[in-house]
Amino acid sequence: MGGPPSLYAYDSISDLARNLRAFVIDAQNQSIDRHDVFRVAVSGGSLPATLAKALLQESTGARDDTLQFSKWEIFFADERCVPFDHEESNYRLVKEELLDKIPEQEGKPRVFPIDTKYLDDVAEMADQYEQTLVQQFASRDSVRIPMFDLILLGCGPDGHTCSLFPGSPLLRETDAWVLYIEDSPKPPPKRITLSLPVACHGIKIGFVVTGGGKKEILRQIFDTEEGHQLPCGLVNSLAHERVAWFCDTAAVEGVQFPSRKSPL
Ligand SMILES: O=C1O[C@H](COP(=O)(O)O)[C@@H](O)[C@H](O)[C@H]1O
Repeated sequence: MGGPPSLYAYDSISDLARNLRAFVIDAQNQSIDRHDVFRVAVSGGSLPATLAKALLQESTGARDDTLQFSKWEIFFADERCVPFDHEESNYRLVKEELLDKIPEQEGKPRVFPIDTKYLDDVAEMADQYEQTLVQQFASRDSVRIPMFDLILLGCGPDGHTCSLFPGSPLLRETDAWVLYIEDSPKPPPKRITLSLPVACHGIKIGFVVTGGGKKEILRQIFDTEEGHQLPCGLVNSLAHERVAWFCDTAAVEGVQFPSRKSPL
């Protein structure tokens, strides 16, 4: 039995971004101290824009406010099976919102996109990305399952995270690290996603959720038994206190589960 996840709620997106920045830099510094690299899995959707607000702020110069992007390895929690320049591409979002805007002096991360050149063969796309993870994690650490230093997730209005949707048989996968779906309820239909065990296997896991459109699903996830079975609820149940939710007050309106303003 682990402890409960943390739910943080802020009055403004800029407050949220400041606290998210502190959370990410703390995870970065601990990882670099531990193994000289910071392996992060990022999601698409609304997350890249908020993450960019957090990471592209001017640094105070203190160690606990300094990004070392040259030590970062960025992986993708999921991808929509579209070309990289398509408006639905999660890679495009992360690139345009964040990667292209990182100042030269902060260094360049190594980026491992989910290769969309096999657009007609999603099984091959999933296999290729699993091989990428095997090369980057298993060959170095002989691991059974990759352990990210930080996994940054979003929460859809139906409670999905990555491309793991409510009631999907993919939620029962315990073996493969990377899965594909060809009939996603949210377009585009073809997607690649980390499996639930991999999406829960982060030293830290941060959800970023904003806007009143998410308040009903957050209430279900935190306050109801059925919500605990939704993909986001399952991450809470499997990863316990390693999970922190960064929300604005609009998204947690009506949620009974206690929210705080820490860690800052
Ligand atoms: O389709 C997706 O949706 C989720 C949630 O997106 P949001 O826009 O509601 O934040 C996202 O986390 C995932 O990466 C994406 O492929």
